[in-house]
Amino acid sequence: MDNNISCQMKVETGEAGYVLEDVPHLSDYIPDLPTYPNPLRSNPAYSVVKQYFVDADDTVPQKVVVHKDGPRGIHFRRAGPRQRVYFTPDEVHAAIVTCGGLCPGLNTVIREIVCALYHMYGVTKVLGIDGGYRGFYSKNTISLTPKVVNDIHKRGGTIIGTSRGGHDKPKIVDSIQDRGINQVYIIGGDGTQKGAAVIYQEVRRRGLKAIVAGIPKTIDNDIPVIDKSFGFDTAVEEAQRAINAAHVEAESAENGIGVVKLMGRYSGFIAMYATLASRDVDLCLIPESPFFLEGEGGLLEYVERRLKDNGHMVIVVAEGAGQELLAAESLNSSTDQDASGNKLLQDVGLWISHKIKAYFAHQPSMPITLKYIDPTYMIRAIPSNASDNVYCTLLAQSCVHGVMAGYTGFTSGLVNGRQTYIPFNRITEKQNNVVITDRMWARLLSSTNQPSFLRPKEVIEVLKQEEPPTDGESSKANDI
Ligand SMILES: Nc1ncnc2c1ncn2[C@@H]1O[C@H](COP(=O)(O)OP(=O)(O)OP(=O)(O)O)[C@@H](O)[C@H]1O
Ligand SMILES: O=P(O)(O)OC[C@H]1O[C@](O)(CO)[C@@H](O)[C@@H]1O
Ligand SMILES: [Mg+2]
Repeated sequence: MDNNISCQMKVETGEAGYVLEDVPHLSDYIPDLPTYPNPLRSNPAYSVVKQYFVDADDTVPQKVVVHKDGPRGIHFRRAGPRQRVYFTPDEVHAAIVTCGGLCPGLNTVIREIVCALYHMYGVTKVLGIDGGYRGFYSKNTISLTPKVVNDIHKRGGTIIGTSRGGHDKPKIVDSIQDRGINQVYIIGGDGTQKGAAVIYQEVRRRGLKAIVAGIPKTIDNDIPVIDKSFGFDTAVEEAQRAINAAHVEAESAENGIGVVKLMGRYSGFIAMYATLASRDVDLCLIPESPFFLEGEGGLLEYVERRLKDNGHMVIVVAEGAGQELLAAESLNSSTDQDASGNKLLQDVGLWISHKIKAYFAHQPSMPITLKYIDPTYMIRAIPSNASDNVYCTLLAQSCVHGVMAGYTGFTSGLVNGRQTYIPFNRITEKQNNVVITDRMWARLLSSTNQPSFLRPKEVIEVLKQEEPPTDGESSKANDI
């Protein structure tokens, strides 16, 4: 294992193919740290809970469906409070930062980190870093108390602001060191977690007693290993309103077509789940599944057939779908990037709408009415729903317990319904995508009745690329 990875993950093996991909701990690089009894012991709410503390040997399997004789496989450390903690309440100086795009539930996570620190561990110094990573060195901080955060879970967005770009490792770690921050809670997506891993490594290199912990946030659900990301259900639910509107508009017109564009840069989970939930959608397009427009078996032919059969249709398209087709047509095939280096996408919803209109313009006997609805930001700028609120609470509390127990360099995440601590490199090494050879996509195809648009040669290629995973790597959202 290279040095970089070995300080990010500790691998332990056991009988029958058991593997623990463990997270680092402060004691790995600072010897003889004092420990203290967990103050939750005397917390009236928890003192009667049997086995409240997590056993040091408890781990959670990454894969729950196993063959009778298969190896036990990869496990992660179970999250939760430990008997002993590595900080006294007075000693803690915590900071919370949110980075990347918005996602429902960000404020709930902030609220619950603050409240867990205050009410469970007696910590009173919690800072909000204003406006993402660059806020560490270029902006003011916000003091966060239970009073300040009391109502914030009812609001969308993040009260401490967010941004893309601005990840300047030396400046960020200098700021952590200069301010005496010793617990850093970093909430964000794949880019943010990569940034957190880099900060953790620098903190460790400098030998600081400062924890760096991540909480995964991604509306696209593109972070691997975890069951799903917070805010995803809320976004899928909100997307229903746009799909309903598209359906009502389409149904009410002669040859009505409703096109809805949803988020999903490289991963089409929102589009897939919103389509499955709605049942009104006739065609769902995602980045992972290529399609073509013209000719036999193409998208335009399917639209025509669907209109002839049903009189109307609804199309849901993820923003990253068909980008290669748009790029092939565009003169300035976009190499534009946002401040974090993410490629800026062209508007596939608008493009498809134009293409469909142009196709039917040549068929006067078949006039169409097409409405294009782009609810992109509306599905992520709202507060989280009830179940996401509970999920955010558990994530935040689990993260605080791990941090107080001295674990560092980890992301707090739900694996098979259990809270765990996952090493950064497992979260950042790859992206979670819809696997179009898994059952979930097949369910979608059979629900919409759309063609797969894959030509026989492409089917062979896809099957070759997507050999069934043998190591529990398949996305939970695909593999149900
Ligand atoms: N490889 C990297 N190393 C260090 N920092 C990074 C890296 N990638 C991204 N970052 C930083 O992480 C922050 C967030 O990244 P990004 O804008 O890609 O959003 P994200 O966390 O992936 O969230 P989302 O994609 O869900 O909106 C930015 O401040 C960016 O500079
Ligand atoms: O316009 P912004 O804020 O960069 O965010 C847009 C992007 O953020 C995401 O929601 C998450 O990466 C993508 O789906 C989308 O492309
Ligand atoms: Mg991202």
